[in-house]
Amino acid sequence: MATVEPITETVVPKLRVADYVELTKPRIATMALVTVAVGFLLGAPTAEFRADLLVHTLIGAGMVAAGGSALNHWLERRADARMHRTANRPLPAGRVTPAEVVAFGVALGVGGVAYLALMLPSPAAAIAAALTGVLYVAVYTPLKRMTTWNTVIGAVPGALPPVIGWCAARGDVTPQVWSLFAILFVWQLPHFYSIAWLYRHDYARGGMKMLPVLDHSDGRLTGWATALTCGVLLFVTAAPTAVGAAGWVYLVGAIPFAVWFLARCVRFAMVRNDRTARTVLRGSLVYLLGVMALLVADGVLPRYLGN
Ligand code: HEM
Ligand SMILES: CC(C)=CCC/C(C)=C/CC/C(C)=C/COP(=O)(O)OP(=O)(O)O
Repeated sequence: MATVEPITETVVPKLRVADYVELTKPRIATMALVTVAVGFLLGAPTAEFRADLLVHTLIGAGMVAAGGSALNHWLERRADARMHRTANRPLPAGRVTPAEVVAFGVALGVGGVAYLALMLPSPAAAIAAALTGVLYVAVYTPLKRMTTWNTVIGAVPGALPPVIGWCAARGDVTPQVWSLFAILFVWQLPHFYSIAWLYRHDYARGGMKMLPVLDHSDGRLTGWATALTCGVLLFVTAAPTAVGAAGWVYLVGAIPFAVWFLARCVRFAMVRNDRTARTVLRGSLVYLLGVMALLVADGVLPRYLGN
């Protein structure tokens, strides 16, 4: 009688690329890199535009953004397990180990800063990127569980990417770049307050001190915080023209985007439901892409087209 050989399987741990990609928050990182590129393009002196430096900047800043996000996943693995939106992330779902994520995050973050320092003529962009990463991971992330002000503080690293691009192109910081910083800084408040309202029950479960979790007025405070900060954004949208980083074509194109976005925020403040909140979230992304495109079209293209 023939004996049946027992089937022995060699278990080879599978590197799941999709999980590592998810750890880098690729959509947020891509949008942040758009703002890095716009900062670079606006900051670059015409005569010395260097496409190679732009590519190095995007690689290095992309590594820092990706590493920071991985470390944010690691720091929030327990809270993420309690929230529906994040429970299936690679760490709470057990598809990667905490040690792997720390190694991945530190390697990308440190590697990205080193890459910028080595590949660019000035250390300014590497310093700005290191500051961005540290503020995001070591200041903003722990503050999410401590104070509602976390969003305002988190908006600082979120607004630094155009400064990284500007530093990479010029090697220094000049006043015009702060108009880009200001747009990004203020933009994040309506962008996130609507999201925070959308996921308010989740954030409460995760112990995150977001505005709607502490808002005892049935979301009215969060709604009007969204509309008010978007109202401020309408004025800040004019800053690049006011400081000479862009011209009138930008302004005439950007103000309608800001008014359109504000209308969505006011609608959300008046009628708070998942649909109006998502309209603000989508509106925020359209506003940002529109304004970034206009900055390039008005502030940058004419320089290279010889006008
Ligand atoms: C205080 C700062 C910020 C916070 C707390 C925040 C938080 C979030 C959250 C939780 C989502 C997911 C919404 C969902 O799953 O429905 C989201 C979406 C998004 N955010 Fe932000 N964000 C901030 C700043 C930024 C910045 C600086 C950028 C890039 C410039 C950005 C770009 C995006 C994009 C592109 C999406 C849509 C893609 C996606 O759903 O993953 N955010 N944001
Ligand atoms: C070097 C470089 C370009 C850095 C990029 C910096 C950057 C885009 C920071 C994003 C800011 C931010 C608070 C994002 C998401 O919130 P969250 O992490 O709290 O979202 P979650 O609730 O989904 O975890």
